[in-house]
Amino acid sequence: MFPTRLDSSVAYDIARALLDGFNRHYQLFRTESARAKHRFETRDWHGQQRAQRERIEFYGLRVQECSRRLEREFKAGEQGAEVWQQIKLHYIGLLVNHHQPELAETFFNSVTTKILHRSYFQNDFIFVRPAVSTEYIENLDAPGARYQPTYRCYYPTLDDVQAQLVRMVQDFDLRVPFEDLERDARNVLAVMTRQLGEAKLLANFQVQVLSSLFFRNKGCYIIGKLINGYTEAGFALPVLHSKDGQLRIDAALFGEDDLLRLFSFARAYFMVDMEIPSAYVQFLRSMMPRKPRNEIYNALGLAKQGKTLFYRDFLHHLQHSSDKFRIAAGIKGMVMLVFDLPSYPYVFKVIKDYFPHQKETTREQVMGKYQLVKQHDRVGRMADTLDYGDVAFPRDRFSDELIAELQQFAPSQLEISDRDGDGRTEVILKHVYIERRMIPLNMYLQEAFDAGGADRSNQSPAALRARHQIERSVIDYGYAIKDMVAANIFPGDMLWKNFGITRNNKVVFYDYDEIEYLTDCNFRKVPEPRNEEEEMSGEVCYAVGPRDVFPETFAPFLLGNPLVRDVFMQYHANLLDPAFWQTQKERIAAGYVHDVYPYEKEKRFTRL
Ligand SMILES: Nc1ncnc2c1ncn2[C@@H]1O[C@H](COP(=O)(O)OP(=O)(O)OP(=O)(O)O)[C@@H](O)[C@H]1O
Repeated sequence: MFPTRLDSSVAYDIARALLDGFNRHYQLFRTESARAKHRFETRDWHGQQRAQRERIEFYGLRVQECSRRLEREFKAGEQGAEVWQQIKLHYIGLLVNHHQPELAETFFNSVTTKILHRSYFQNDFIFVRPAVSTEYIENLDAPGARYQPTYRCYYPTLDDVQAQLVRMVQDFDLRVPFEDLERDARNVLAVMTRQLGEAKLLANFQVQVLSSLFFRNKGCYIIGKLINGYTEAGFALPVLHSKDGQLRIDAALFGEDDLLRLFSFARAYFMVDMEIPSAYVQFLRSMMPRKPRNEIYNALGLAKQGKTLFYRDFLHHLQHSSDKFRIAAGIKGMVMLVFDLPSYPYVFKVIKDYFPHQKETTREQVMGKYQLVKQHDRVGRMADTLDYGDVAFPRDRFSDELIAELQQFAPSQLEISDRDGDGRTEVILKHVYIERRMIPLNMYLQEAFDAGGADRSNQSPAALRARHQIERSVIDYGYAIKDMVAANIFPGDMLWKNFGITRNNKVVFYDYDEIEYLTDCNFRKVPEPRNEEEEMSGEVCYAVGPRDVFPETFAPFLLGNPLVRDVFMQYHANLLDPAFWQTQKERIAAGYVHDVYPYEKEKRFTRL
């Protein structure tokens, strides 16, 4: 019921306290993100990684802090529905000129759902969809603050593009000198000229760049777009430290594919100092129109907003589709029960209630591994997951086979009821991970085998294409493992079925229950059999510690197919050598922070 009068004496104070709670959160989040520049300038790589990890926890801490304050000062949980209606209206009023209204609404939802009982809050008190617009917010009115537009514009002419590029980079005021900025600008210009092709420079020719730099690991990125007539091309310029401690632009990445790779769900979140995050999202979305907004918020470190938007998109999709959830294609997991909705590009994973004996793990340990991946640098090789508690799906959208599977393997996670009393039965899952759907690598390879790809005598175009598919994915599979290794991750279970192929044909890992830090593993050679009996037995006749890994034993599980074996051995034979793993482990233990290039090595200027 809409209140016609705001007559509660406490409602405004509660709304104000809620907004204070959010403002404090965003200020801390922003300060931590802004410090990334200094960490980059001073090459504090460990600090950067620590900050990336710790920032993820900020949100939950602030929600807890704020809900405690509301309980303590206002007994918020005991306030009636009419008061909560008024709190929400006051809150909306307070957001009218706010610069992060969408995030503040999400914060409101997080705090109120914590305070109020689920059946009580229902949809009346939370923001099911945004109430305050994020369009055209400008940073004009911060008293005393330096006006910082979301993006800056440069208008080069035919004669001064290079000079304008130099000025554009200098405007970021990085406190470390460039090795040779003129040279870098020339390199960028060469790529830009190729990008423009034969096109004439038109009246509106301009370069727009986001005012804040994007930081992640050892890299810093200038993000912008080139506009000429009706054509727009997004670009990213990675800036790195060179060996002698000066800066250089390492590449010029143009076009949606390169940007999608940079902003991939399989990478850590960026640190960006943003006053108006929705304007950043809008700008980035114009460069990558196919990327869902939730993933852009995630990439900017605003994961809770990403989660909210994902859920809204998902509910919208459910309203506008009619297909049924089903058990996901591929080999079923021993730990995870995985299902999907064919029309929707994500999978849903539920931890099973019990595991076969070879999986010596628990629900808590599995959740711990997923959390580890969330906080770790995912180096483009590990899919990000969103986890949700108490998710309700319409029962009539589930296949009976899937319901039977859930009842058999995850009964503790399942409730089938009409919880909200609206006459519709729901499937309510206590805890679900959601991640991007990929093609499981075993299926991808099988498809290529079926097309004759592994038969070298078959020269038909279809077989040649399939052969290329096999070669490319086996090579990238090895590089995926090596990238994870460089980031201190031992995947544990390296079978093909635990990797997927993305839209960009990249191999990405998604099975985290056996993941370990490389530095915690012990890489060993298989001991020689001590006598003939041991040699003939085919059994493991040596003591194996819990963290012992024998890389030589990977081959029989992976390399049954002769073509796969040949390609793998040509590129990645060292993955079967304990010395390779041991050396990597020692490097990491000695404090080395690996370089991650979220773009093809061929694009690097140093290779030109
Ligand atoms: N992101 C994804 N995209 C597509 N299919 C997926 C995805 N994640 C999982 N699957 C499918 O579900 C299966 C089981 O998933 P997953 O490997 O995560 O479970 P698990 O129980 O940990 O497996 P294992 O038994 O190897 O430990 C995979 O083999 C694959 O077929």
